Amino acid sequence: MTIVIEQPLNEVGREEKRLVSDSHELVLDGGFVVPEINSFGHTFRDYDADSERKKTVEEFYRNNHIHQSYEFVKKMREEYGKLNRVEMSIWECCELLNEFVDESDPDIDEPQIEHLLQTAEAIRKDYPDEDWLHLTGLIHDLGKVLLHPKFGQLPQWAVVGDTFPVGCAFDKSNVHHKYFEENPDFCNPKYNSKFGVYSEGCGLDNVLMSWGHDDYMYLVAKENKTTLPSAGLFIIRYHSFYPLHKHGAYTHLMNEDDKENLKWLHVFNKYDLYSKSKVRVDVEKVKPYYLSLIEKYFPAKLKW
Ligand SMILES: O[C@H]1[C@H](O)[C@@H](O)[C@H](O)[C@@H](O)[C@H]1O
Ligand SMILES: [Fe+2]
Ligand SMILES: [Fe+2]
Repeated sequence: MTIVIEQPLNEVGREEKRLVSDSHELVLDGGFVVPEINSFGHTFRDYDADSERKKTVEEFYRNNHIHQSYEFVKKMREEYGKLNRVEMSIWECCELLNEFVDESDPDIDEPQIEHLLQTAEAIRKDYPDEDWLHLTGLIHDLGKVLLHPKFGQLPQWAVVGDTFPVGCAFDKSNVHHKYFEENPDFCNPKYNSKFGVYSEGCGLDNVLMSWGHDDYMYLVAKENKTTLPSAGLFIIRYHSFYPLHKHGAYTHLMNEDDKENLKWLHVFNKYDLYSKSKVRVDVEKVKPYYLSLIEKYFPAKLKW
């Protein structure tokens, strides 16, 4: 039996009908199904579950939290902000992601191109008219090409995983928080207070985030003059910032624009997280649609 639950208008003013079926799956009105468990039989983002991914993921966060310091992030942003490594189209770049598996992720061990298409296709089902959001889904993790030799072959800890501000105290809601104790900034009074080098409401644009695929892809999209709306750029830049969008930490650094854009990030996150599965998308079938979106919002070749 399926029960229809009428929901009030959600944050972005869209009526959402939820269907709760016997299998305890949540079905949004466009047909995307939010599963209760991941491919490994656990709830999503369970970093303590005894799964085959647990050790790899924890070791990943140990390295990530030790090495992502204020100095490191500044250096990487300057270096990669030059965008002088490669010229390539968005689609070519998607194909490069075929070889990589994300070591920070407890929910998926499929090649990353699958995840890009799974996310985009899930959004497309529920938001058929928001083509910018489909494309945002497709490219949100494209910055993971930093793992590729052509892009500097950075270690996983400098590319994937949740992100967090550097230059102020590391919030307790960060996963595996204890590993920050070995970060050089942890005991530095310049960087370890609530505000650190920032001030109340300064805006996320003025906050240095741990270096990785989010900020890199944001820089690439912006500098190559994408016509995506600001909510799309915000999603790309902060989708891994779980301490903020899941736990509400660091909100004292946000300004009014950030608060507006956060609404769309909440919508997006559902599809980014819960579309992770072993079900593969037929790449050749959906490729023409995504090529048309890329052409609409990006130049043919981008500087990376
Ligand atoms: O492990 C995942 C993965 O690296 C995602 O791409 C990132 O956006 C998430 O925040 C993280 O938890
Ligand atoms: Fe990501
Ligand atoms: Fe993702």
